[in-house]
Amino acid sequence: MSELIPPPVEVTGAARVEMMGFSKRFGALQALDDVSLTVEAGSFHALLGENGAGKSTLVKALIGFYQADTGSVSVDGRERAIGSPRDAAALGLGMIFQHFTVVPGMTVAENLALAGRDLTALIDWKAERARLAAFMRTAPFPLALDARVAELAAGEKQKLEILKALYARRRFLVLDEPTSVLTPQEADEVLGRVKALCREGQLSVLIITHKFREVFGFCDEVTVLRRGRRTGGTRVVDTSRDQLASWMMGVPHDAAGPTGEVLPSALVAELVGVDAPVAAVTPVAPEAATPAASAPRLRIDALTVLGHAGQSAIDRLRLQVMPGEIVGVAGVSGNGQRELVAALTGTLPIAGGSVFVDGQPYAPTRAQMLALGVRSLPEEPLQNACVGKLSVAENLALRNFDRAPLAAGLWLRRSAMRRQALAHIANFKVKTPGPDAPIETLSGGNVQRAVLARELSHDQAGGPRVLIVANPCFGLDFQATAEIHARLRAARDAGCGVLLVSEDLDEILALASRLVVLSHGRVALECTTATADIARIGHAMAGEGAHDSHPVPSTAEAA
Ligand SMILES: Nc1ncnc2c1ncn2[C@@H]1O[C@H](COP(=O)(O)OP(=O)(O)OP(=O)(O)O)[C@@H](O)[C@H]1O
Repeated sequence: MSELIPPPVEVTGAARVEMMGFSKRFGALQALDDVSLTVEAGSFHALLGENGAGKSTLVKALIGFYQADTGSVSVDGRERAIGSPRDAAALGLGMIFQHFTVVPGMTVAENLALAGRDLTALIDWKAERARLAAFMRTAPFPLALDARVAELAAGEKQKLEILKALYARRRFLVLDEPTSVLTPQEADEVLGRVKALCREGQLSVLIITHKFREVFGFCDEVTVLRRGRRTGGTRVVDTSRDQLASWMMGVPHDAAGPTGEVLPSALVAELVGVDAPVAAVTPVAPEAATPAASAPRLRIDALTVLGHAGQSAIDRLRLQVMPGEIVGVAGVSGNGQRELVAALTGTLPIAGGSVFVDGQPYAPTRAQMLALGVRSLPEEPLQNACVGKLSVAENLALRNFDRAPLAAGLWLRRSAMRRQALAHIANFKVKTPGPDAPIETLSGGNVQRAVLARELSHDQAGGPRVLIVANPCFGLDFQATAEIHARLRAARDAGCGVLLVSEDLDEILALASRLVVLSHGRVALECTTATADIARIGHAMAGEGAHDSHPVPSTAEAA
């Protein structure tokens, strides 16, 4: 039972939060093992760790979503029992999730007024408006109180999430990858303002992030978890990327570790931002050698796709991807990217225009995808590419369960399926209790790795010809990101044409040779990544300057 001790009303200002000896077991898995972490009052504290390290389990135990097996919490030096998020809220502790929880059909004022309130209580709107107006005068992000949330840009919605927490008097916030849906400018603005609140002593923050740029740009302290244990922690000014990487991976960066491991070259390259040599390059297809002489792998011609409300979500898009080329599609989430990928992979109808693969008309049926070598990695793979209750092995076999070697006539060969799963798990370092675990029990990053293993493991000579990839590294730690990037480069080097739809601009700049920015279903900007102007891209992502799509010359053509 929790002991609910509401803070006295006069308690304001940043909270000091100390977690001591947190352990949590899920079945046979020790997800947290005696983890302690202190966020000083007014500190901006980063929580790092690879996928499955235990970050979410730790913060959810702190905020009362889970009960830890052991562990205690002190707030401002006094031990407190937190049995539910409501207990945490009463102490001024809150959490902001990756995905928005604001209500789109309501105004900013209504969303703020409802924040942290008992929904059965009546609101005295006159008094509330006065309070809201006073709050907004000193708020870190001014928003129009009467604006409808549905009309706000992603960055403004994220600001509203933070304003809700502040209006509800949170003095300590967990931010779970808060910038994943923002433009670079919005991310810097949001983190900069939150940091200012910390500096002013109003707020303490524990931020889960996979971006070293954010750790070094904004954070005061950092704690690193690995396999459920705390492996390091320090002031950010006293550390380096290499040290954080070695704590995350459990190996020294400049020497072989106890097991003879060293940081993989792909990872080191990712950290310093250069093209990584690919450890295991897939066989090079003959086409890869002469991209300029080839027809486009993928040609999209005046493609129109309607959204769920019947509006045009993709509006006469023209785009082509050459063999051996990665083309990035940048943009803030909700600007047609989802519909573009859905239309190219057959889950939304094409309303107008045409698509060609290697010069042949392409209709996205399962048969044509197989015949023409089109593979795809969807967003939110647990929902869109897995059956959660089925095992890891069964999910890894979803593409080829009906073919040899997994099938013999009408019979499914479970031993072959298991062998395939073990190979994929080892190759893509999927952390799972085993091939028989339901895939829904894996951490988000490990579900992503499993689906990537399935989709990138070619059962076709020469590998996929066209790869349509949507946010392939969303939520993945940097080591997994480096591995996935290396695999995408390997596919490119093998002659594949890769269409990389990503909300992470850094990812596009690292991988693609050309990019288009989608805004309201249209191309707002197109450029080569070598000459990219980040400010212009950010403005285009924010919706400034959308125009009709034009045919995009490929690098190969331009050369
Ligand atoms: N409800 C659950 N049941 C069983 N296992 C779980 C459950 N929740 C988490 N786990 C396991 O606990 C471990 C830690 O998961 P957690 O989600 O805390 O990791 P994380 O560091 O937040 O990872 P990511 O960066 O991928 O989100 C993982 O191995 C995960 O599979």
